[in-house]
Amino acid sequence: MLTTSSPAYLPGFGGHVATEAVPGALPKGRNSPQRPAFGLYTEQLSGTAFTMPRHENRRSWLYRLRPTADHRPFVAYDGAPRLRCEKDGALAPNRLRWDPIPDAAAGTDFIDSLTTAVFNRAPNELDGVALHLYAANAERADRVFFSADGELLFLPQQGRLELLTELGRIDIAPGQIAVVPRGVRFKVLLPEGAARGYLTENYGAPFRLPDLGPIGANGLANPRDFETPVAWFEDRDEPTQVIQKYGGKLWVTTLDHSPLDVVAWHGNLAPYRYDLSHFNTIGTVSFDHPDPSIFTVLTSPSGMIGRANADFVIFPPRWMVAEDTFRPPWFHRNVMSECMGLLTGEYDAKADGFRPGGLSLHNMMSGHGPDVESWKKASEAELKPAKIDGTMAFMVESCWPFEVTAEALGRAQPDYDLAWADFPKARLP
Ligand SMILES: O=C(O)Cc1cc(O)ccc1O
Ligand SMILES: [Fe+2]
Repeated sequence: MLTTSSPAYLPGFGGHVATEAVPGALPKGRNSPQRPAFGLYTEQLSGTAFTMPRHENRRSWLYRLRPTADHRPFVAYDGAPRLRCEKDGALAPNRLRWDPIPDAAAGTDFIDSLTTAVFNRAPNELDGVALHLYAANAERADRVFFSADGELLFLPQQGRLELLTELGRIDIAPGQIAVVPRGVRFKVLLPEGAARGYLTENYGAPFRLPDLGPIGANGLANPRDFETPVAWFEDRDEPTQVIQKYGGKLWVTTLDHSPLDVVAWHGNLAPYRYDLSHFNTIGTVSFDHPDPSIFTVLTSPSGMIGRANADFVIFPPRWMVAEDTFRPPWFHRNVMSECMGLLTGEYDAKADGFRPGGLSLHNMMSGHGPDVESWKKASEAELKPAKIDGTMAFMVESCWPFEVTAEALGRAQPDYDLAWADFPKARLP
């Protein structure tokens, strides 16, 4: 399936947008006129409670060919066999690492390829986060997907994605991310025929930019580098499956038309994309390895200030100049739980075994840090300025320890603990 032109975007994070794909479709001066233009149907899509403080309030007004409300009951969907959000057993305190998921059988679309690795809390608690992987090789023009459980953060690792969403089209390649709000319907196209990557599902407060404190008014991910698509719609009266994730399970209903029929919209709840190469990476210019919170792209706060439901953190190319310092991540035990993926290249704390497309988990209070080889290399290195290049790792750090699906537990590398075996004992004088 092909779309004809490249998508257009508006710059800025969380701004109020007004956009129409057909001139005259947006009402002027009010949200809900008695008779919207062209007989369009008005719908408010709320991403936060009506009464949230203004700076956290997110909602958009949609003007569409048919109301979303017109559908028959959803029934259980029996595809996507590896998508799970239920506890499979006890939460073991072990560190875990995974190779990339295997290729899917031919004809597997994005939805059916979704493979849950880790998750915490539960969608119905409106808190927590899950990490899924995808490895898709087929497009389904007759299907749309949405998650009522959470906001979706796409991290392509191989192959471009074109997301045809209710609010516009988003193109992303490896190195770019996209966020689709809870409830927003979309189709996934694979312009290169196949794609792999990570999908983070945030059940909690919508992602926002972190506060910058003493860093000042600029830095890290700058708001102007985020892009929101302009209105786009398809007028397609063909049977279309709507598959939703709701309460951790998948449900399906069939419409006689595509629900990607929003002709115009305005508001501040919308999908967006961001190119990670725009991240203004900040680090020490004196000594010591700073906490990785300086690499936070987006954060979903929990109810406790400073303790995130989910921080989305990246480890981009950067110069290392610290003097008299062990430059890679230190050994540490963290009250927060860390799930990491690798988009490309190598990660400076792991010489071996952490592959692009792989995943690792260091839950609350697990001792971790550089493996033996990385430790040895960094301890002996001559401390000239050095560029860490050609790499992009990421971390989803959460205050809630992660559960692991039975499927993922069965696929974990059997010997990850050996990454930290055989450190020489310190010798006292
Ligand atoms: O464990 C990891 O590799 C992630 C990480 C990186 C870093 O630079 C400091 C702390 C941390 O948890
Ligand atoms: Fe860590």
